Parts: sequence; structure tokens; C-alpha cells
Amino acid sequence: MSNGAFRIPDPRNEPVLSYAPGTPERAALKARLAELSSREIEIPLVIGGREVRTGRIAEVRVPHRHGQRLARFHQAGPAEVQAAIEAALEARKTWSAMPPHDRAAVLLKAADLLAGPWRQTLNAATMLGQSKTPYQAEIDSACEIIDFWRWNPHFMERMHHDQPVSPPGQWNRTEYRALEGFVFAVTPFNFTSIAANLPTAPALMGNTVVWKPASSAIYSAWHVMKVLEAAGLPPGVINFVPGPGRAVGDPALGSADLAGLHFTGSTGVFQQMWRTIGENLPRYHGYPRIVGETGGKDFVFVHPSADVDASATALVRGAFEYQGQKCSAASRAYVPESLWPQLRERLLGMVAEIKMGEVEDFTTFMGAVIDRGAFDSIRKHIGVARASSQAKILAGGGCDDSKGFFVEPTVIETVNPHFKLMEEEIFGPVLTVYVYADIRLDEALELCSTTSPYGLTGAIFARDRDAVADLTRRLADTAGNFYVNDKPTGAVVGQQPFGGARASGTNDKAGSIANLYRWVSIRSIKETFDPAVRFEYPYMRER
Ligand SMILES: NC(=O)c1ccc[n+]([C@@H]2O[C@H](COP(=O)([O-])OP(=O)(O)OC[C@H]3O[C@@H](n4cnc5c(N)ncnc54)[C@H](O)[C@@H]3O)[C@@H](O)[C@H]2O)c1
Ligand SMILES: N[C@@H](CCC=O)C(=O)O
Repeated sequence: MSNGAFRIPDPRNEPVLSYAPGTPERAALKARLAELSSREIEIPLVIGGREVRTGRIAEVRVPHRHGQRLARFHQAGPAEVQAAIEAALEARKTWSAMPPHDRAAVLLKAADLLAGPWRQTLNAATMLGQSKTPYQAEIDSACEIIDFWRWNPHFMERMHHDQPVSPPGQWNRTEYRALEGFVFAVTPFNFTSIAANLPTAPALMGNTVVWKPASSAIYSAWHVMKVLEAAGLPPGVINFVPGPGRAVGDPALGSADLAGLHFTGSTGVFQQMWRTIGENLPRYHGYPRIVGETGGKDFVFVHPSADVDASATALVRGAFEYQGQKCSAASRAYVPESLWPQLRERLLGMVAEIKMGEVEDFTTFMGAVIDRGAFDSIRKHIGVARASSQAKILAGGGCDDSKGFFVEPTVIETVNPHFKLMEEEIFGPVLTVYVYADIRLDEALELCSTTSPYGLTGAIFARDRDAVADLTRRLADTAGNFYVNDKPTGAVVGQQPFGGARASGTNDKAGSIANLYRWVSIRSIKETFDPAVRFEYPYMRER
């Protein structure tokens, strides 16, 4: 493998299109939505570049109109996983040896295709398959993927430029080799961009990948695969193996050739996979790299000096955009009693204006939650609040699954800072607020820091600079992505590298050089130009 000599085009963030009335992108997106919605497709596995049909079929339905089937997809089992591993190992022989700029070119071209002719296909697929509004689709399935595919090549170039010193007579080199084996990428339903990044970041570094997308996001994942193929990704570099978690996960994690796991999803699944890897350790050729970004119980902490309108807006956007199904979503808030009457009025006023419905209606702010399982789990959590004397539902609380999986934006106030809904990830449009006495600010900060096991995102609102500095320091371990006077969602590649610690993951920051370092096995090469030809050292001489 050669590090090559090349210069990657300077990355820039893809502009977010507005989709305002009269814009060409709005017309193009509507047309694509109509086209995709009008026909059902069949989705195969892709192993070694070949489509594979297993006949073990599952369905993709539109979450906001579950009577509509979008696709039927074939599911992998152990035999197909084994075939995918073999295809990955075969492809590794040429892909890992390919000059890095050639590998980068595939992603750069895919980014251009997505910024251009493929943009509305992937946006429409994400809207239909995952119930995202045009804006939520645009920031995810267009801009964030394009950013990953432009910034990661730039980070790879920076990495390759990091070389050791060479004293006279020597040349020391650092070679950034691919891991030996295959990388298993396992992706969640809620971000098409994460589905695109988890297999492609290791692939960029020369690895070959077995990719298991989430069953509830197969439709957009399939289109990601098609963009990559259109960009010239060679067969076998990324193998697409949808299927039930364990049916795909167990044989992949049990393979002696497992070199890495690139996971995003829930904390429980990640911990189970880590345990399995630990148990399988004796059979692996090496120590698999484990990168996992998982759940959150993300907070907004409002200081008595905060701007009320800005705090309320951040709570609404942070808690309810994409139906609260972001790992970064604001799901607990700490508000001082001095501001609560005003803040509650602003918050509930905005919530009352939220329109929820079919996302093809461009006036909606929220769509449906992903599936029956999510709907039932969120409804159960709301039921806990309804049944408790320690909590009061201030807005929303309604759930309706007659046509789609709709859950109203829900605001709950609790007098118990350890109420279940202040501690557990719900992954739905539910915000729980704890009102603290202004004079007990210190205690409230301590609660904020220690209440949940997670450490993903958090936001503080304050105008007083001393307070900003103090809260930033005191909440240092609470969030891998920390926001001052902004909502805790919406990280941008190249601007706010994303990831959390504590139970939220390994914090390897997707879309950053830190993440790419996890997908290389460094070789140090020392070349001596004038090698020693006698074994004695000068101190051994008599004179
Ligand atoms: N921290 C982050 O960056 C981040 C980003 C997005 C989502 N998330 C988290 O993801 C969760 C929501 O996504 P989800 O519902 O898709 O998560 P999930 O854990 O249910 O599923 C994630 C993936 O793991 C697969 N899976 C499940 N069991 C498996 C097994 N035994 N072996 C192999 N694969 C298995 C699933 O099929 C899916 O592809 C939330 O907890 C959210 O906070 C975190
Ligand atoms: N990176 C996204 C969250 C990804 C998790 O779901 C954000 O910053 O809102």
C-alpha cells in the first residue's frame, strides 16, 4: 500500500437548501416523492457486487401511512454473512493496496452525485421510509452525507501527512495500513447519514466492510448503496446484508477475521455486542477495534440569566424535530422557578402551533415515529407520567396509530428530579421539565450531571458570562457535544465532531480524524541508508 502524493480538494459544508415555495429543489423533491411512492421495489442483498435473493422477505412500510408498502427486502442469515465476509476479504486484497487518492475519489464522486442528480432520490427515500420532513431529510440524507464524504478524505490526507522525523542517514515513515480482516458496520434507523458513514469511513482507509443496516431504514440504505455503486465502488468493498440483528450479528462477530465493529444504535445492543466480542476474543486473529455511539438522555439547563425566547425555541426544536428520534434530542430540562411561568407560556404556545402529519405535506413540522415498537414504547412512557402523582402532562400526550404512528409533542413537568422520564432514553417526542429553586442552582447542576448514565449532548442557556464559564466547567463530563445558547441537536461535520462518553459510547467522533485513526493499523518503517557493518560499539575500544 502506498500513501501516495495527492491533495484532496478543500472540503466545504454542503449548503442546506430551503425548499421554500417556488424553489427548484421543492419542485424536484415533490416530483421524486411522487415517483418513489407510486411503485413498490424489491431489495436484495449485495455480496461481492452481486445481488442475492434469499426469499426470507420482510417489508418496508411508510411510518406515517402504514397501509402503504414501499418495498419488500431479502434478509441475510449465517450463510450469506459468511459469503459477505469472504467477499470482503477477497476485495481487501486489491482495495487496501489501492492508492488512497483513488479510494478518496470514489467518495468525492459519490458526494458530487448526491449533491446533484441523486439528492432528491435520497431525500425522498428518507422522507418516505423514515418519516422525515423536507428539512430533516435535507440536513441528513443530503448535506451530512455529502459532508462525511468530502471531509473524511480531507482528514485522511492530514493523517497521511503526519510523518515522523528522520535523522541523517535514515528515513522514518509511518504507513497507515488497513486493519487485517473485515470491518462490521451496524447502523441505526434514524440517520441516513450515519448509515452512509459507518461503512464508508473504514472503507476509505482501505478496509472492506460487511454492512448491516437497520431493518426500519432499509429503503434509504439501499439507495445509499446505489449511489456508491454509481460512484464506482468496486465489488466486495461494502457488502450489504440486511437482516435480523442476531442472525447477522452473531456470525459476523463470531468470525476469526473480525477486525473492527463500527456501531451506532442503542446502548443495550452495543453492550451486548461488546460482551460477545470479549467472549470470542481467543478466536480472533487480532484485537477488533470497537467503535460505538449509542443512546443519550440529553439536557437543556436554563440559568436564571437566560433569554426566555431562545430557551423555549431550543426546547421545541431540540425535543420535537424528527419526533425526538435523535440521540441528541433534548429530553430533560432544568428551569429556574423565576423564569418558569414565562418560559412555560412561550413553550406551550409554540407546541400548540406544531403541525404533525404526512411529511409529503410541506407544512408539517413533525411526521410519525418509526414503527409499532417505537410507538408502543413511547406511549408506555407517557402512560407512566399520566399515572404518576409526581408528574403532570402540560401538552400533548396523545397517540394515534390508526393511519400512521403518530405521537403528539408532549411536555411533562415533574417534581421529582429522578422521575423515570428524567433518567431513561425514550427516543420520542417527550420533554420532561424539572423546575428548580433559583437559590438551589448548585444542587440542580449536580442533578443534571449525575441523574442519567449518559453523556452525549447537553445545552446551557445563560446571558451572564460568569455563569456560562461556570456551567461549562461544572458540566464538563456531562456531554461530548456541549452547546451554549443553542439547541443540543444538529451537529455539522467539520464544525462539531459528534459523539458522547459515559454510557453514550466510545466518543470516537464521527466525521473526524479521530474516527479515521480507529480504522488503521499503523506500521512504522525505518530505512537505514548506510547500515552498520560491524557489531562493536565505540565504548568497547581500548583507545
Ligand atoms: N450516539 C449516536 O451518535 C447515535 C446516533 C443515532 C442513534 N443513536 C442511538 O440509536 C438508538 C436508535 O436506533 P435503533 O433503534 O436503530 O437502535 P438499535 O440498537 O435497536 O439498532 C441498531 C442496529 O443494531 C442492529 N442490531 C440489533 N441487535 C443486534 C445484534 N445482536 N447484532 C448485530 N446487530 C444488531 C439493529 O438491527 C440495527 O441495525 C437510540 O438509542 C439512539 O440514541 C445514537
Ligand atoms: N448528529 C445528530 C444526532 C445523531 C443521532 O441521532 C445531531 O447532532 O443531532
